[in-house]
Amino acid sequence: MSVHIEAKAGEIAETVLLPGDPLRAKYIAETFLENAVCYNQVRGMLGYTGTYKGHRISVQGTGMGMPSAAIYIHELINDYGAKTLVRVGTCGAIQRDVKVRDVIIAQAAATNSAIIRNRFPGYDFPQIGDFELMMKAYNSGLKKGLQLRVGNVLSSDMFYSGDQEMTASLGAHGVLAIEMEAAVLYYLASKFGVKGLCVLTVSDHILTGEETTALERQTTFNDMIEVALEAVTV
Ligand SMILES: O=P(O)(O)O[C@H]1O[C@H](CO)[C@@H](O)[C@H]1O
Ligand SMILES: O=c1cc[nH]c(=O)[nH]1
Repeated sequence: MSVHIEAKAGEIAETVLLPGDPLRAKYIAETFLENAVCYNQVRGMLGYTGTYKGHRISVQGTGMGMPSAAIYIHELINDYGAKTLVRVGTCGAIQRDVKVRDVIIAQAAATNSAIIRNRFPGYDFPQIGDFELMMKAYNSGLKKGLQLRVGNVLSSDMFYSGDQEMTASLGAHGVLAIEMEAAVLYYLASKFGVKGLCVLTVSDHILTGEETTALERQTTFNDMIEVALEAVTV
């Protein structure tokens, strides 16, 4: 048992998928995992362990934003021995040629968060995904016939930043989309020497205003989930 997770020792797998939304965790467990058992209900931040193609996998909601995600990622690694953590999240696109429902692999994550800046004052620490996991995710997407996008995303502390100038500037520098957790996953994976990757589905388009419904966000991002599951099991 850790401060925010009530699982007993051994109830969480070494490989954990990390959706922000706890109901996406429930959906993934019920749809993709065999014999899934719920190990956490503390704060409604649902966590499950089951098997996918014979491999033991957990899926743990992390909430929204880096402070919340950092709590779950820290405890999964330090209290439960997680070694491979893959975020399966949603994001808003900031490139015209990135479409709603596209799947993005976050090769790296820029951030406006102070969490990492405060650790290395005066330095820019690059938050990057694990290369081997990224390769496996990319190849599994190719096999499925998906046109995956791979590139930089912004992990923002603010969902409603309203800063159109900064969004345009990030877009002009090739950033594909904005979300709120990848950077801290990559930072903590580096800090604790484990593997981290973030796979995202574009849930809305920040430039055009196109969006998906909450129910779609919760349930229909199967391509992303399969890409993540294949990446951790091949
Ligand atoms: O759908 P999830 O995984 O929560 O990810 C995105 O959605 C939330 C904002 O609506 C933030 O957590 C953001 O990163
Ligand atoms: O963080 C997020 C997630 C989805 N869409 C956005 O615009 N931002």
